[in-house]
Formats: sequence, C-alpha cells, structure tokens
Amino acid sequence: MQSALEKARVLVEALPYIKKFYGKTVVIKYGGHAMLNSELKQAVITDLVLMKFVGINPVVVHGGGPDITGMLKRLGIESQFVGGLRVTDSSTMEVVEMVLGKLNKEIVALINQLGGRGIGLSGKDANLITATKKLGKDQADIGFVGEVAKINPQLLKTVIDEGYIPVISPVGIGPEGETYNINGDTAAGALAAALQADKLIILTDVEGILADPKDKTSLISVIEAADIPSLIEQGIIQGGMIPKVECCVKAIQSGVTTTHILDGRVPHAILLEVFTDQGIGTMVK
Ligand SMILES: Nc1ncnc2c1ncn2[C@@H]1O[C@H](COP(=O)(O)OP(=O)(O)O)[C@@H](O)[C@H]1O
Ligand SMILES: CC(=O)N[C@@H](CCC(=O)OP(=O)(O)O)C(=O)O
Repeated sequence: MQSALEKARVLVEALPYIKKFYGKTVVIKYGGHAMLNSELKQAVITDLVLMKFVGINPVVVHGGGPDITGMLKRLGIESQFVGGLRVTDSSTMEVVEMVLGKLNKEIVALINQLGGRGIGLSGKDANLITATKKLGKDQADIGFVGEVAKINPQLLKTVIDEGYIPVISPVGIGPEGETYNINGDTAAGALAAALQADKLIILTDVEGILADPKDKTSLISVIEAADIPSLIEQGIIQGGMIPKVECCVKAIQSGVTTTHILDGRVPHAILLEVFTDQGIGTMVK
C-alpha cells in the first residue's frame, strides 16, 4: 500500500505545475472513443473539476462520432466518411445535432454532480463558432460539413471568469442561419487558438502518435510541428489521426504553447499529463 509520505510526495510533485498553469486556459477535446464507459467518463470529469478548483481553466470540446453512427444506424441511415469527415445531408445533420446535444448535457450534468459548475454550449450560442461549407477530398460535396470561419470567444471568457467549465459541441452556424457539422478536433483547435490557450489536449483511443501504427510500443513522445507533414506523406499518420495532428500544428502556429495527443482509455490521463513529471502520450510542439 502507498505510504502517507508517498502520497504527500505525489501532491508536492504537482505544485510546480499548478503554479505554471494557474490562471491559464487548457482546451480538452473529449473524443467519442474516449467516452467508453462510465468509470472512464467519471475519471475524465474528475480531472476537469480538480483542474478548475486549483485555478486552471479547462474548456471542453466534445465529439460523439460513435454515438452519432449508432443513432443513424437505428434510424436505418448508413454513415459514410470522406477523408475522416462524415458526409452530412440535412437529415443526418438533424441527428448529429440531437446526439451531440444529448451528450453535451450528459457531460455538463456529470461535472455538476462532481462539484464543478458546467455549462453546455453549442457553436450556435452567442455565435461562438461561425462556419462555412467545407468541401471534401478532391472537392467532393460532403453536405453540411463546416469549416470554422470565426470564433467569437467573448461569451466563453465571461463564463470562464464566472467559474464555469464550458462544454462545447462542435456545431457551427452559417451565414444564412444554416447548421454545420464540424469535426470535433478541428473545433477544439480553433477554440484553443482563439482563446490563446496554454495547452490543447486531444483525448483519443490510442497511446498517442505511433511510429508504426501496428506497434503499440512505438510511441513518439515529442514531435516538432515541422516534422508532421513528412509523417503524413509517408503514410505513418493516417485516417482519424490526420485531423488531430493538423489541428495541433495549426494551434501551435496560432500561439498555443503545447498540444498533446493522449490515450483517453487511461484513467486520469489529463491529470498525469498536466500535473506530473512523466507526461504521457505525444506532445506536438
Ligand atoms: N501513426 C498513428 N499513430 C496512432 N494512431 C494512428 C496513426 N495513424 C492512424 N491512426 C489511427 O487514428 C485513430 C484515432 O483517430 P479517431 O478514430 O478519429 O479517434 P477519435 O474518435 O478519438 O477522434 C487511431 O485509433 C488509429 O487507428
Ligand atoms: C464532420 C464530422 O465528421 N463531424 C463529426 C462530429 C463529431 C466528432 O468529431 O466526434 P469524434 O471526436 O468522436 O470523432 C461526426 O459527425 O462524427
């Protein structure tokens, strides 16, 4: 069993990190695959609430891809992806918005249950995320998939200062009032840039960026943004990992200090990354 002294040592180890990040903003992309079960969800939300209580400002952007796919299936609609993005016709958009809205409130309720002050927003609230139509690979029409046009972070700053943990679903509003489905990673990167966050943390379902996607032990712990394009060209980074690394690179170029791709299946991955010497996953800087 852990001795009392060992427990104290762990707490003391957190002090320099609490000092370093006190008052800073950390954007966390909470992906659908990192919402596997209620124990894991509870661990993620506990980390967020703890962060807020020690003076760091977490902002959550959530996904929900697996739940959206599940609901579409129940309605007899097959999901189709082009370059990692869901082809979104108007009825798919309705389902996307409904499922993300439900997930959003589940996360908010869990934050509140664990003693934090959660507030759920979609990109439509206070024009937080305005969007334009995004074309797919080879200029394909992929429907109501949105590209972030502008982030209006004023409301977010207000609720953060009031002590809330904002939870944002990646739905954008277009110039004609149309609704857009935005990839959760892309939305998180754009929000981190607009808030000039200190960290962007993307939770996913792998250890981090792997040098060989079939070998779990080939984790790349640190990578420079400049080295990413060649890994994509070589086919080492593929599929759903591409939007993640691209948004890390964009966020870095826009002034976010560090970005991290972490294994959301590891309980308390966020705490381990933010408050301990070891750090986990891949840091893109
Ligand atoms: N080099 C790589 N390292 C790690 N994962 C990779 C790599 N290239 C592709 N991937 C894939 O990217 C996936 C993560 O993207 P995605 O499934 O979209 O996650 P999420 O649902 O968490 O947003 C991994 O499960 C893995 O299959
Ligand atoms: C355009 C697009 O693909 N949008 C995503 C939005 C949700 C998301 O990003 O969920 P994960 O983070 O769980 O993958 C979708 O419809 O699945």
